[in-house]
Amino acid sequence: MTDRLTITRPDDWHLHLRDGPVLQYTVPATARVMKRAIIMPNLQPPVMNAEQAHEYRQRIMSKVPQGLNFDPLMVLYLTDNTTPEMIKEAAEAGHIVAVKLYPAGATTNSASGVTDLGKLDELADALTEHDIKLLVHGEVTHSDVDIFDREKRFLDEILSPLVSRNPDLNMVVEHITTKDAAEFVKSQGDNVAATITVQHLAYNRNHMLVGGIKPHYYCLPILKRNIHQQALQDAVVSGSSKFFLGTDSAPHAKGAKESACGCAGCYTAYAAIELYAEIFDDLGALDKLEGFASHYGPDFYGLPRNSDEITLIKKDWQAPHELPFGDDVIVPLRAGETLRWKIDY
Ligand SMILES: NC(=O)N[C@@H](CC(=O)O)C(=O)O
Ligand SMILES: [Zn+2]
Ligand SMILES: [Zn+2]
Repeated sequence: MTDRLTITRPDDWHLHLRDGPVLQYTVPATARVMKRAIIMPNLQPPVMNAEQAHEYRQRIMSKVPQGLNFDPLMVLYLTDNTTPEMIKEAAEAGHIVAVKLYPAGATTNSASGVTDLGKLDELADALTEHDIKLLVHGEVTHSDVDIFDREKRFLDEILSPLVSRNPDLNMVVEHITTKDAAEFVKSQGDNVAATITVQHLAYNRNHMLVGGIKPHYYCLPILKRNIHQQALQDAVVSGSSKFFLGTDSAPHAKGAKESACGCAGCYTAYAAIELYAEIFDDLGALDKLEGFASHYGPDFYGLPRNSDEITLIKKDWQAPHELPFGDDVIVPLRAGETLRWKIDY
């Protein structure tokens, strides 16, 4: 039985830190373990150009605890007004590695998202030329499409045609939740990859809805039925380099989650690598954790793998019931439960 595991220091390829006073909580939570993180731009207003990304990065850097060597990788939020010139400026500014496509209205703070997805084709050459990745929140948003079908409909109607028209575009299908998405990503070339969250590996919609509705399991894309959870588990157990760690840790204050109209997002950054280690252990695939958490992400982004290591030990500890969040608190995923892996500092 393995009860100690040393791996290359991991990175988080999909993270929401938010902005303002809460950065003092969200930044250290990730920086304690992750060397790099892809910082999602869905602020209000969103991070839309190189200057805004630079300023946001400075605010993040000012909250990195002393002695930690955290490197936030920035992302521009695509809008109907994004131009090839803005992509070029972003690449030249440094620290900006990707642009994020949110179909308008798909998720938290996505109202400024792209309404005409055909516009993407005008940006594709600039993205490839400047080696800026396209990150995709893969859900259609038409009100007549069932929430459980939105990812598959996006793959069929938007993403497949987009990839056919731009076969060399480097893209990450973020936080995939379905067998269909896993198969789509597998069937594409090396230029198409995906991130997978803790919650989509650990849970299916029964966990969220049976025996009482559990708002802290509610995120977008929404948890699907168990065959989809199983397909995501199979994808990571396969050791395919197309699938890598992106927590989508997305903090919302307790009251905004435990509400008649609760926000989407699970908070996992406080124990991200520990939560993944537990799942990989349960799947009998601890030997696949390092590739998923620490190798395939930098390989896809064309960045060096981290040069130092972390050690995880198998040791029970209790997840906090709540964590500070400015004037408010956050309820993390697995609040109050026993977690089975811990970083050995
Ligand atoms: N995943 C979520 O449920 N929420 C994210 C947005 C997102 O990643 O779609 C958030 O910013 O709260
Ligand atoms: Zn998203
Ligand atoms: Zn997200």
